Amino acid sequence: MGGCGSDHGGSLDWSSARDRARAAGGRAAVAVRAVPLARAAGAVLGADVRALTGVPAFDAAAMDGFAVAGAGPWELVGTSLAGAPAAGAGLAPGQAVEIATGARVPKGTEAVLPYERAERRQGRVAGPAEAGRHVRWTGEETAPGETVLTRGTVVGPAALGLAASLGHETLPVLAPRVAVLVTGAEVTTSGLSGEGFVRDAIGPMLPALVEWAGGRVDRLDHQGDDRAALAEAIAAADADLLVVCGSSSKGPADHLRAVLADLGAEVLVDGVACRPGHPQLLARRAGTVIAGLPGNPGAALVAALTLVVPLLCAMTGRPDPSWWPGPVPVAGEVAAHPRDTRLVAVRVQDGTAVPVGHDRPASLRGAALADAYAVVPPGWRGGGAELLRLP
Ligand SMILES: Nc1nc2c(c(=O)[nH]1)N[C@H]1C(S)=C(S)[C@@H](COP(=O)(O)OP(=O)(O)OC[C@H]3O[C@@H](n4cnc5c(N)ncnc54)[C@H](O)[C@@H]3O)O[C@H]1N2
Ligand code: MOO
Repeated sequence: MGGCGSDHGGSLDWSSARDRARAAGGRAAVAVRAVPLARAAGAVLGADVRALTGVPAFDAAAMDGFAVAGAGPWELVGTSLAGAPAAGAGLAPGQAVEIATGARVPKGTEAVLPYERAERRQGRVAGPAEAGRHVRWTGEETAPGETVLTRGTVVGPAALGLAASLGHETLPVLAPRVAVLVTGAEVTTSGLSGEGFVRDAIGPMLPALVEWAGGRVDRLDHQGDDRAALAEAIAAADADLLVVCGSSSKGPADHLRAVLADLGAEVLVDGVACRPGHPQLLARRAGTVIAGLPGNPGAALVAALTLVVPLLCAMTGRPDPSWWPGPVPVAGEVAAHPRDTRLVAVRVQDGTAVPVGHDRPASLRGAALADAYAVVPPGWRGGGAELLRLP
């Protein structure tokens, strides 16, 4: 996608920046941690998962009908319901109990005869029971201790249900620990923007984006534009990734680059030749990767998709969820930039990417309407473009 791998004007081209983010992710040492099932969706398994119990865990009826022993017709000696204690001491040959699906079958049961095939008359039941049928026998699906999910699997809804049915309360996942620091003296966290104050639009957006890429935002803080406070927060970061929002540019209150230099951070990406989002950066310090996102919310989203999503995916080896099979034809008048890769918010209709507009750097309106960004490299002459899927 786009770019020639060369720097210009201090910025790295868009594709090379993403390659560096992936390389940084691949070098990170993310620890495996146990998280409750409710927090594990979308994370990558950091270890194999074994069955803590067999499935089924007890011999149970697979059909509503009669549990029978020996040859019929059978004498009815009781009823067995799911969730109730087993009926009686067990079945002797020639005996049966009426039984519900999921109820424990009594000891001695050889088959379940479904209602549809049974004839009941005067305390007795008859019908063509087949030995072993319509009973879920203990451990026949999964044996205790069997490996059912392997390391590297992305945990989906079925895996969560499976883990619960096998007795797990937590799952061992590789979910990078992400801290978010939203900076800006003008940024507020409630109420209306106005009179020089602006409501934080990045803090509410990032946790869902991070989860989509397999990470977890463990803390989200806000602070003003104080250089010492920024340095303190970065120095104290205890995370696989710290995302600093704002302070990425050259203004009198933009201290991020200076602070990273003071702290001896290794800068991996210092600006990206893309629009929006060019002031973004990536650095590393003491086991924490630091991503700097521009304060303009639309630019922050583009920057997060450019660097943070590939970085997080590479940290756990999972596929990038923003990948879109392409290229896709782009409708309308989209002009390429001479040097920068443009990210244009589009909806995909009948296989064509249609720009939605409203995608200025300070706005999230276009992105909220869009399915994807069209990646328009410098010098693009129309036709097809790669797409970057939006969550
Ligand atoms: N001389 C130059 N000035 C600027 C350049 C440049 O290249 N040379 N780049 C512009 C671009 S592009 C961007 S993007 C911004 C990036 O600025 P910062 O990352 O330093 O961010 P701030 O200056 O703090 O804020 C920019 C803008 O966004 C608003 N903002 C900040 N945080 C939030 C938030 N959490 N939610 C909503 N809005 C936020 C802030 O009020 C500003 O309006 O620099 C340009 N300048
Ligand atoms: O590139 Mo800024 O990051 O466009 O608004």
